Amino acid sequence: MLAVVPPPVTVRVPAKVNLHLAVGDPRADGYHDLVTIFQALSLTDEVTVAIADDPGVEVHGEGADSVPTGPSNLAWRAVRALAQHVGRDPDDPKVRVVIRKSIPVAGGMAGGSADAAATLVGLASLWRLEISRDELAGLAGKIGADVPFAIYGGTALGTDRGDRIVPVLSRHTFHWVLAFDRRGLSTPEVFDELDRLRADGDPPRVGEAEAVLEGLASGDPRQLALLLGNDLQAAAVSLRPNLRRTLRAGVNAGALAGMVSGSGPTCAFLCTDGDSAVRVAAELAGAGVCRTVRVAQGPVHGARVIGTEEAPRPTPPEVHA
Ligand SMILES: C[C@@](CO)(OP(=O)(O)O)[C@H](O)COP(=O)(O)OP(=O)(O)OC[C@H]1O[C@@H](n2ccc(N)nc2=O)[C@H](O)[C@@H]1O
Ligand SMILES: Nc1ncnc2c1ncn2[C@@H]1O[C@H](COP(=O)(O)OP(=O)(O)O)[C@@H](O)[C@H]1O
Repeated sequence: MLAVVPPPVTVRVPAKVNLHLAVGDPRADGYHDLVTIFQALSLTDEVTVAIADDPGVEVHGEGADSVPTGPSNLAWRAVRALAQHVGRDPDDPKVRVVIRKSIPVAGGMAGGSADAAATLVGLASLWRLEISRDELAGLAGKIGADVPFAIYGGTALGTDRGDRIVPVLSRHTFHWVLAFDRRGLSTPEVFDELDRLRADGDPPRVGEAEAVLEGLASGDPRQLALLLGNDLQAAAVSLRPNLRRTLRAGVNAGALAGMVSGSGPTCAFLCTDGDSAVRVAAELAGAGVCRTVRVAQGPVHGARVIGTEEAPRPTPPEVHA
């Protein structure tokens, strides 16, 4: 009898921005305690998982040249982790992963984490596993601190290493412009730089997350804009001083506020509405302060199966600087 091979599964997964990122002192395990509010944005990667005799990872699209395709690829780490979890052979999982990237690599938007989350969700479908999102998120946290959020998406409060997720109800849509820098920044280097800045002085710290949650609930981007904050911004700007110019250019172009996304170097600008975001994006692209500009909105849902065959993909709007 012929065995039926299940068709490939494609998952779409969002980038994130941290609306609020409070960083505590370094811990003994090398991590920092965080209090963060994530929002998933309509800038997405797509990951297809398929049963294959030639296992491995292929990466296409935005920044593909700088993404490892060996065992350190976060998507491949997800394959191994889930295989182990469900009693399959992690050294011979017979799976091929194809990643189509739109999220900038090492951009502070959790693109690699998103690919790992998408791989977990895709494999759960491909292998027909009875596994809950919460169980997948538990596994996700072992791959990286940002991976669990990409499973849930939406807007969420993250604590501990950022991997303990509590969804936040957010009925309003916010409009963003994203400025990609020419090169990525290493997350551990940015955390180290913050520790160094704090040892030398007292860079300002963000306020309480509660105020940001209230701003979100109001649905008023003007109110939310006043409350955005990121403790890692000073460290990212210290390592990449040109980000000061980018942040200024976005606000001069009409954004309500600009901030570094997570560990950077992507800058995220909150705008009044969709039309304003398109205008800000065009002006920012013309200012020549960054490599690429995109518009996005949030919140959007987390990693989700969009097809069990090759699915057509909409191209997100892009403005080249
Ligand atoms: C800063 C944030 C904010 O959401 O994201 P990015 O902006 O990089 O996307 C995250 O905390 C990044 O999460 P993620 O990129 O998954 O981190 P991991 O791979 O788990 O850790 C990479 C390294 O970052 C540092 N790290 C990460 C998370 C954390 N709470 N404290 C840390 O000090 C540690 O040096 C760790 O070894
Ligand atoms: N699937 C992947 N996509 C992007 N980067 C990956 C992936 N797998 C491993 N990496 C590595 O992880 C690093 C951080 O990637 P990424 O998640 O894009 O950035 P950030 O942590 O700033 O959000 C990259 O420098 C890259 O070497």
